[in-house]
Amino acid sequence: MTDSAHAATTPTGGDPVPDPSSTTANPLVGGPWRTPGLLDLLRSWLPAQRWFPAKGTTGDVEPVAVVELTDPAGEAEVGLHLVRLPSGALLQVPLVIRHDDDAPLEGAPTVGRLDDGRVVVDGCHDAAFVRAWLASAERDAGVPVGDPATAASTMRVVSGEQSNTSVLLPDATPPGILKVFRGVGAGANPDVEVPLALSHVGWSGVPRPLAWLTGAWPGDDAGRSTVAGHLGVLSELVVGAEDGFELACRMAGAGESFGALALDLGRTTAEMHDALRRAVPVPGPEDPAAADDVVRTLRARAAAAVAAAPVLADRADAVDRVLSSVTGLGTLPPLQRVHGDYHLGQVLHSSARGWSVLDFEGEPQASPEERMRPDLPMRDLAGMLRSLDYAAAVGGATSPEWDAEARARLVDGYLTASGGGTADDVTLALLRALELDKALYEVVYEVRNRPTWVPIPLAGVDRLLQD
Ligand SMILES: Nc1ncnc2c1ncn2[C@@H]1O[C@H](COP(=O)(O)OP(=O)(O)O)[C@@H](O)[C@H]1O
Ligand SMILES: O=P(O)(O)O[C@H]1O[C@H](CO)[C@@H](O[C@H]2O[C@H](CO)[C@@H](O)[C@H](O)[C@H]2O)[C@H](O)[C@H]1O
Repeated sequence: MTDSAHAATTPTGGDPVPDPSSTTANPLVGGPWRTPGLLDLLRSWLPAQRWFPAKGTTGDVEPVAVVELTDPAGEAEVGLHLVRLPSGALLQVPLVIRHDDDAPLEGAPTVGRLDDGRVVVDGCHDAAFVRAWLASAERDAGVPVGDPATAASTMRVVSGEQSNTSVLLPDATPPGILKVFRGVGAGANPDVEVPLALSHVGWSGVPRPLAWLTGAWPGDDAGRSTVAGHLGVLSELVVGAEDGFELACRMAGAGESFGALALDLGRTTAEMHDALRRAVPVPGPEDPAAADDVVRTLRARAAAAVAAAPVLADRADAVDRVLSSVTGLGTLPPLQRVHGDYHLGQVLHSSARGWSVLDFEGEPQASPEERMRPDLPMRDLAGMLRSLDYAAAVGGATSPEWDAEARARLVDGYLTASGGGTADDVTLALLRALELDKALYEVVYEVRNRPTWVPIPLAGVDRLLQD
């Protein structure tokens, strides 16, 4: 491993906040695909993978580059294969190529067999990949170099993988979780840079990024340019953590109050916003958000949602009335960097650390520019309110009180910790509009991904139109 460009900066707390772009300054340069037959194997194997983002589309993936890594144990060939999808997006597929008599990790999915008899394995499930990744990654300043073989010996891929693939490394030094970005793009990934910046200003509510890997590959201008971007990140493992959504659903179903946890989550959310203001400052003065701009954005998003989900059509006028009420609210809070896709599945709870916040990539359906755009911090609070509704519905809360109490305590915790006192009319009206905005987004998300869940956000839309 090489020490990162952050080595000269303050690792935790205080100034200076490091220049985040330096995390992509030392990429591993990808070369051409060299293994005959590999592309054909990959083309037939990829579409059935859960994380494959182009299911149901026509057209083959095209090879772009291979970032070759060295397995320190010398057991197998490891390559991070970058392919272009028909949509133009780039997908990362780590592969391990083993001789027939080598033993891949038990249960590792096999991509296929090459004509020369060697076996191609899904890299994320193979110890050779983990060893090679750890040996090649750049570390944050002060992170110890553990033994890659020990770290890989008890690796476990997180089940239920969706957009990315994460590998638990409980015996790494320190214990970590390696997230392999399936979709990669030119430039820094906010899921590396934002947690790193938050850790560097001393906020411990985010698992600290320990190491990351950056690659370089030919741009989409017929190879005239080379671009670099993050391929994955190793973060501190929150030991004994439970996913916030599973925890809330379980408590809702058991009729156990979520009030105290919601109060604490509200406080953590306010601390996150304070840390984001310091870690990823918005250029220029902290002016109040312009109500007209906010309403314009909300209306545009609502129109897109109505177009994408016909079930919303007969609610469009009522939606517009709620959203346009923001115009008359007077002075709004300033815009700042926010989480952007904040829900209970993005937070972990452990008895030792309380709440930890994950995944600063923003809404998956938004463009990279939209994801980084300064926004109203209340948007995150509204996202978490929506999530409490989901937990009540999915977990089977036995009384509406469960949700009502959790929602009220979340807002209390947030406002108390952010110095806002009790909710005033502006805050309540803004929260209503932003919660409605999120519920509309969720209707579209569910129509596309989990049609049987559409009634959950739709009930939220209807409640917010009545309130
Ligand atoms: N630092 C961590 N410590 C413990 N578990 C984690 C950590 N980061 C992520 N996880 C677990 O891995 C899962 C996937 O992580 P996440 O960052 O949400 O990936 P994705 O982008 O694929 O949704 C989470 O639901 C959580 O259970
Ligand atoms: O976690 P992602 O960044 O992929 O977010 C997307 O998927 C989420 C579902 O996994 C989706 O969240 C919605 O469902 C959750 C329950 O599964 C619920 O807690 C959230 O409140 C609700 O928004 C999220 O909207 C989407 O962007």
